Amino acid sequence: MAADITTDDPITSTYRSSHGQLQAWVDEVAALTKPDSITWIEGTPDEWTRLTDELVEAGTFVRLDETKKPNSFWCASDPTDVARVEDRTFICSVDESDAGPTNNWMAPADMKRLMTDLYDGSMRGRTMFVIPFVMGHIDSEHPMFGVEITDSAYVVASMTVMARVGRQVLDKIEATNAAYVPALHSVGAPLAPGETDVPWPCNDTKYIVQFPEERMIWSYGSGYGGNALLGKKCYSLRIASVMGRDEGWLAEHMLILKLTSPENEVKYIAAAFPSACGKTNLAMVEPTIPGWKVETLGDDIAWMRIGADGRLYAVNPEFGLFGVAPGTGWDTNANAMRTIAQGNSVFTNVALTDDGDVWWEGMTEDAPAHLTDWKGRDWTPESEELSSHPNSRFCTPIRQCPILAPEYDDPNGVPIDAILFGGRRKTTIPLVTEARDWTHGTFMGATLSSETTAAATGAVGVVRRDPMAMLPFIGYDAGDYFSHWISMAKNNDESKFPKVFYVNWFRRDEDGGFLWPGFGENSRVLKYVVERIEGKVDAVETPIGLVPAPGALDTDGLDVSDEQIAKALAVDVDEWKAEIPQINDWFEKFGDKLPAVLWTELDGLKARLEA
Ligand SMILES: Nc1nc2c(ncn2[C@@H]2O[C@H](COP(=O)(O)OP(=O)(O)OP(=O)(O)O)[C@@H](O)[C@H]2O)c(=O)[nH]1
Ligand SMILES: O=C([O-])CC(=O)C(=O)O
Ligand SMILES: [Mn+2]
Repeated sequence: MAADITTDDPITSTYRSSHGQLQAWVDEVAALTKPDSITWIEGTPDEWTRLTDELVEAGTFVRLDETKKPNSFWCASDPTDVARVEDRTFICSVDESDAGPTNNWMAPADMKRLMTDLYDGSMRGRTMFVIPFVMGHIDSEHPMFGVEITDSAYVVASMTVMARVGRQVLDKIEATNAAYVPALHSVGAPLAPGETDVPWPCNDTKYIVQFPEERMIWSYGSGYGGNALLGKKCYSLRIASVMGRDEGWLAEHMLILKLTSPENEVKYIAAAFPSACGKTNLAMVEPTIPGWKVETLGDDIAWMRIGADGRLYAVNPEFGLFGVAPGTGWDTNANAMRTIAQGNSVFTNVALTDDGDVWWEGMTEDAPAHLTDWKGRDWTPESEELSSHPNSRFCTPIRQCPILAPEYDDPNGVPIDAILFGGRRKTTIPLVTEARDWTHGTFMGATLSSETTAAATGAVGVVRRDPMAMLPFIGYDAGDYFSHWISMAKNNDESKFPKVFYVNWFRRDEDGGFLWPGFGENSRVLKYVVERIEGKVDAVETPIGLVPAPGALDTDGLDVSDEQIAKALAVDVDEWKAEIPQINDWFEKFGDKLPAVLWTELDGLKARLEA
């Protein structure tokens, strides 16, 4: 019983949980995976020190210089285990049709048989860690518990940063006999007696599996963030999206920010951009326009529920940032630099400087004269390869963000005034377009497209549909997911719902340069969004939606020609006509599951483009 153990004692294999079902699951997993020992994670600073010391000893971590990045670590993964593996990710619903046309599927019994074989003895020679965690606030009305079992100390350290973990959570699970999401992870690299370990154990065979009806996760073979930190994408998006469908709320791949105008009016904005398309950057943006202030609430995931007043309230279920390192610098995202400067962070697949700090492309204009690259080799500015993997990441506590909004910790969240959808498109998509209403906004989200990035394995730079930036994260049939979005407004008072906008920071000119300077200048678009909500500026109807009337977008002091801004904002009818057959093909994938109102939206768009 938890009460019998003082916080000074590490919880070890001798611990028996009073939560019978949890203890039975831990016993069952241990019997299958056959670890050398079991450690229950407490979430204390002492435990962090013990774990990270062990990771240094094992050669997985390199401790960074205390004066530069206190209590922080450099880590290099196996070069084959650097990103999410979408082709190895499965939604194992009972009925195949419930996984829909965008997910891989296998029958739950078949998948369990296959993975049970893989897990058999997979933790031999290792410690099995039991991590009690809660996504969102522990004091929220319905705390969202999980327990991750893993044989990776790297995963434990990272989960300790990314989620609220440990004894306090376990105590509450036990005291309330709470339901929790069981999340099983193994790197799939058992050690024979006397065999020496490698710094980054993993397996060529990988499975990232969600069982939506059972609210259960099984992951095997990878140690990388999105595949292995199971509270993040697997729970807070794939499993939570199914819970949201069943219970009438939304689990989304969205940042949450607070925007305060010079008149002290506060607005909350959520924004869905695909992986490595700018959420962390916008969440921490330093406005270039005088008097406007941004504060951060979340950079990756938003859970949105209808509040008592009928408005949509968002919480960030996470506790840390798992941000893309390359491109993060003092010029682009100074607040992220300030956050990591406080230390307590893990840096994976970036370069190590000779004086015990980290570096990556885009951190500073000039590269250091010598580095150790992410593959452990000597690197100089003359080297042919990048010093850091394009999907290298910093893992850092969100509480260290100097512009964290205090409401971040409010279990009830904040009322969202606007939702932005955005992607990486070289052409076609204007800087900002406003939806006429929620249904049109859902159409914008459902047809969102973006170039693929290094956040997932596979080709980079290929345009694909990425609905609501959730393509890899919808835990059920995406057609049903669109219906769920439509029904959110139908079942509630749409007049209280956020306005929806579609943005694109990544449109290019003929020479391939970005038309819009992005980063801090994106605050101009945020200001426009707020002024549209308040009816202070005008917009013009176009076939695709409302765009800023001349002068409505504040370009004061912006060092960009009017011609270039016009190109960034332009609605090119021919480009849009070329988009129509692609949207048509996309929608046809969903058959009867596509809500009819989305076909109506497409017909309307077609007709307006032809007019
Ligand atoms: N050109 C341009 N690049 C941007 C802008 N905002 C972000 N980026 C770049 O896009 C990359 C990814 O940005 P992030 O903010 O980390 O992406 P994210 O959406 O949080 O990604 P995930 O953590 O993978 O979900 C970085 O290399 C940024 O430098 C922008 O406004 N303009
Ligand atoms: O899940 C990850 O590893 C990182 C992430 O935010 C994404 O890919 O969208
Ligand atoms: Mn993400």
